[in-house]
Amino acid sequence: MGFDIDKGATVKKSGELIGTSEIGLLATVGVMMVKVYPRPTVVVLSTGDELVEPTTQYVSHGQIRDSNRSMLLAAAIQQQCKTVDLGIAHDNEEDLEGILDYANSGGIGILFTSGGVSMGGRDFVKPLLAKRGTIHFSKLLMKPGKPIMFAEVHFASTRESAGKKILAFGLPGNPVSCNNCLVCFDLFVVPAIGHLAG
Ligand SMILES: Nc1nc2c(c(=O)[nH]1)N[C@H]1C(S)=C(S)[C@@H](COP(=O)(O)OP(=O)(O)OC[C@H]3O[C@@H](n4cnc5c(N)ncnc54)[C@H](O)[C@@H]3O)O[C@H]1N2
Ligand code: MOO
Repeated sequence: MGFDIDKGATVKKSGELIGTSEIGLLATVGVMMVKVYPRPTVVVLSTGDELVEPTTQYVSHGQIRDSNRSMLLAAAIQQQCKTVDLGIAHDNEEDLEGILDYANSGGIGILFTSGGVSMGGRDFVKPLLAKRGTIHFSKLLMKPGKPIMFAEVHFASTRESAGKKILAFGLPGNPVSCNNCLVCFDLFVVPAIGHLAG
């Protein structure tokens, strides 16, 4: 008869992800209840009047299939996050304000937007996040991906939401930069998810 684990050995440390084999390991040592952080909820939103759903068969002149959203949702799922697909917002302030209000009510941890963060007259993401929160950085010395921005949006309006905050990452719309923003995703977003996930 051998043994699986030394007496007094640490089987799991705080901060480690509990997956299938970890659940088996914990059961082996008779631990059926552990305190865990909930998986962060990530909301993904594309912005742009020119965007249509990727399922659109015939794309008219001036339209483009939304490719960033699927990519960002997949990246968030890979990081074990719960995801909410908020679709496509038009380039107007009311649509975006509505999304932030929804995020406020929905227990959301991280908001990703793509597009609308540059210098165009209808790039509303940055001014809106500035109005509703604190911008920690916008524009980085990197290319592509330069217009990326990060803000914290605080909610102090109601008793339930007081003190709550959402981490908001505004990624450039250009699919090439958004793709390269998967590098930004690894650099900036994965640590933020790790922080929220304990
Ligand atoms: N005056 C300046 N103008 C621009 C600058 C600058 O520093 N000064 N930076 C440029 C850079 S770099 C980039 S990148 C773009 C980023 O602009 P936005 O984030 O506002 O992106 P949009 O204008 O909304 O879109 C750019 C491009 O990408 C297409 N797009 C947008 N969303 C999607 C999506 N979900 N799926 C597929 N394609 C998407 C959109 O149709 C545009 O073609 O700003 C420069 N300008
Ligand atoms: O730097 Mo932009 O992010 O070229 O596409």
